[in-house]
Amino acid sequence: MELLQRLLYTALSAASIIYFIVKASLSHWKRRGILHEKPRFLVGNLGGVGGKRHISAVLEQLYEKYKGQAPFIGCYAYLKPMVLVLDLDLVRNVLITHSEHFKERGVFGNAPHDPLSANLLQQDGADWQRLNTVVCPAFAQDNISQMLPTLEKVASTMHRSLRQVSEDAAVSVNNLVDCYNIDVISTLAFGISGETLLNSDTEFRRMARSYLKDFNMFRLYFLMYFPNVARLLRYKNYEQAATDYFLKLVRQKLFEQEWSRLDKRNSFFHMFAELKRDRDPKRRLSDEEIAAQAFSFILMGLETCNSAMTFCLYELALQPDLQRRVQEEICNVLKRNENGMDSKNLNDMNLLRQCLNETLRKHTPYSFLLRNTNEDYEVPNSIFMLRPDNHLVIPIAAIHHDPVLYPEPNKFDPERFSKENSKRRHPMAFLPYGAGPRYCLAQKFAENQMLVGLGTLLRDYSFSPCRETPIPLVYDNKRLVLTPKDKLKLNVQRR
Ligand code: HEM
Repeated sequence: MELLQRLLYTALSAASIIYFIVKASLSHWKRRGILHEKPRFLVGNLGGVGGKRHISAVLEQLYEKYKGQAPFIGCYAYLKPMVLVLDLDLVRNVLITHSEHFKERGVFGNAPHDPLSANLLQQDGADWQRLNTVVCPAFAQDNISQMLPTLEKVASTMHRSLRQVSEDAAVSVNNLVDCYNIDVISTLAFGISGETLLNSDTEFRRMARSYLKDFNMFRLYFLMYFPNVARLLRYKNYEQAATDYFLKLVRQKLFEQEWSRLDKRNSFFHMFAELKRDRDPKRRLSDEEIAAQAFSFILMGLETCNSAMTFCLYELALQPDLQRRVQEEICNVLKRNENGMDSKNLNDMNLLRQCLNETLRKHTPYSFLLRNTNEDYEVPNSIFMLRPDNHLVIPIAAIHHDPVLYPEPNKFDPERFSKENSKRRHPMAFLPYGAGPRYCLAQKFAENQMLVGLGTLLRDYSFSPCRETPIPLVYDNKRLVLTPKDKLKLNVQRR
């Protein structure tokens, strides 16, 4: 009986302590006198995320409720106080003008025990600075132009794979573009010829997809609150089998030293491999670092390009007249200049590019950007001060759906991205790739990859809705990158 009583007291005391810690954490913004959204016990303002709601919907609701009232508000990611930036001038200050105050992103990485996390996204401070200086030149326009013939080759394999589909058949578009993007990555980032378009169940694809994990509240809590414990416990973001596979692949390729016989600008892999031999030890990359840079194409470039290409084809399928105009433009450009998908031709495909931008606006793959403050920052024209280690969220998908910036935001209207209309908007009104020193360094490459893929498909095929096409679209709330909930099927017809 006494034992039971003691157990009861202990449980009650533990529950009270937890209750007061949670209450104290969730009163952070109230204590600082900052406008904030009232949090719910334990979940803060993220209730339902990963289940009933997508994170982008939650951020959009907060943005719409508070925009115009203050340059930023306080909110809570579970118990963690976060700063939600609402004002576009403040967005510009954080990302560009005063970016020296906001150098870090604070995404968990554990390079010593999880080598694939030694990528730019998961690095901060001096490690990021060094990697950025070394890796950035690989993404220069000149190098990307040299890779266009390879992109065109992979795209023509995708084109051929559709020929086997019977006339008027429904095709899972997300599966098709996933195979294309996987083959682009294996060829250009890992230096091996991709075969996923010929045999969809390749080991490379299986390993690449194994990093995708469903939204897990407890994992997020753990990494947000105890990053040092996670490091001490050797926590890994990526499955050991995938790490072993990619490391082995990269080491094997480096060993074969194929790259030394090829023009170094033929692929990203060859450019990264060159850095293994750099005379300057600060610039020299280890095998693990090379594997991590190649892996960042999977981490950052696979789901994003899949999302944008899939939703672009979906929107065009729903607007046959617009699709016809895009197809005519592609054919006219390719007829005028018979150099295939070279830089000039891609540049001339204005309407296709506008459709891609409108897709990135309407279905923004990453709905927010993250920054941490490294020192006190006085918010211009206000009495507010941001403190070191404040976590900032910039809700780009919400900005992309702001009806003041984009009237009728749910309408797919590529005219919004004509040169004249783009110039009229605030420069921070369109940020699918971020901005400032931590922006997506692969933006130009990703655009080319998607334009070549879409251009090759639309030149000869037309897409239209079928019985299984979801109208309206349903997103998968478990995924961080905006993705359709199920297979997105469309009818495909040869033109
Ligand atoms: C539709 C395609 C893509 C979209 C929408 C996209 C979007 C983004 C966004 C929003 C960020 C964060 C930017 C910021 O915080 O300001 C980012 C960073 C990054 N992206 Fe992309 N991305 C795409 C394709 C790619 C591809 C193909 C790669 C291939 C390497 C890539 C590599 C990276 C890397 C390494 C970073 C981290 C940069 C740093 O912190 O220095 N992305 N991307």
